[in-house]
Amino acid sequence: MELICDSPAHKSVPDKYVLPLEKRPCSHELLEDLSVVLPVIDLQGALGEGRRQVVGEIMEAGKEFGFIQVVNHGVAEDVIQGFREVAAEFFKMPEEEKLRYYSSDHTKPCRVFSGSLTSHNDANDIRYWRDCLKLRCYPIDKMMHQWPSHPAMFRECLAKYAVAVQELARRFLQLIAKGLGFDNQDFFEGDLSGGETLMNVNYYPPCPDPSLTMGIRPHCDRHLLTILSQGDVSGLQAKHRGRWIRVQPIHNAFVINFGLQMEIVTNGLLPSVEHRAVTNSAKARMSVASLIRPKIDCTIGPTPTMFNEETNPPKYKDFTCSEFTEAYEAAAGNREAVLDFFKIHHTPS
Ligand SMILES: O=C(O)CCC(=O)C(=O)O
Ligand SMILES: [Fe+2]
Repeated sequence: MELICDSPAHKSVPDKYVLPLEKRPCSHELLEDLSVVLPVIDLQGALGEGRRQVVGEIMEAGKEFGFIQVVNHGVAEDVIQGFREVAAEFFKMPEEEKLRYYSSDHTKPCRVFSGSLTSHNDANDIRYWRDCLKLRCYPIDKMMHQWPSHPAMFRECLAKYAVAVQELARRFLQLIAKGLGFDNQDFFEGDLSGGETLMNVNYYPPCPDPSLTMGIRPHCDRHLLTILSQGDVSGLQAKHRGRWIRVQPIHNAFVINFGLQMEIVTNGLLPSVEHRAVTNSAKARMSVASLIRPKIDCTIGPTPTMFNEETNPPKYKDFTCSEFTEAYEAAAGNREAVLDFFKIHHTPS
């Protein structure tokens, strides 16, 4: 049993990671030029008189791309780099230290898994070039004792990072609430964003031939909001008008994207957009995704101010967060199939 990062350097891609032609990175058009660039928004202005303008920029970019990069976001550089360093050290530890956390049980609060260890034993045995440490990371007092105790600074650095990212999420959701015209700027606080925050620490070792593999399959995040530190190595691509665009790495920036539940809450206004991560032959890449989630027993559905029975009827019915999880699993994460579970089919009158 070994993770991809622990296997001897590969000279070629082992057969089990070679994707069927239609699933390879080049199978859909990648926009090579920079004619479409994901907007980079400076959050500094949101603290003062520029707030209205920043809100406008976020809404415009959010509706168009479902993805935004933010800089001057208030999370200190040493907090980001501190956690990134200790997380990278985690993947460099001896194999047995990491494999202590290996589990295929999704309910575990802290687990390691890998494309190398997934096995479906059937013709669809598709493997991705990724090792992952998945954690429940917020609220920290409840979660901290379950995090890896090594490297020695892991818990301390993660605690600082998790608190700072949660605060960024809170501030960002206030801007979204304003952009949606809600009276209550804390609209998302409590039920809608108060579930346990999950974190994917994705580690993509160098891959000898990135054209044959994928680090993470095309997917939409399912929760409310994702706050991603993608680091300095490129790899993230987002779907835009049927084509893939590269999300350019910006040092210390965060990429923020909407989950399917945000799309539903806003009755389709803020879309959850498909994205994927390709591999890289020269460098290992590590991304850290914090997934802001509703409380498990919370009811989700289009917010009444987001629809109008006559001109813009609700697209989805209400459901609980746990019903959503069941539907997501039944639909194997397929965007349209998940949304279909909750779609209201209006008949023309
Ligand atoms: O590695 C990346 O940039 C993307 C990670 C991602 O999409 C996820 O963890 O959900
Ligand atoms: Fe994702």
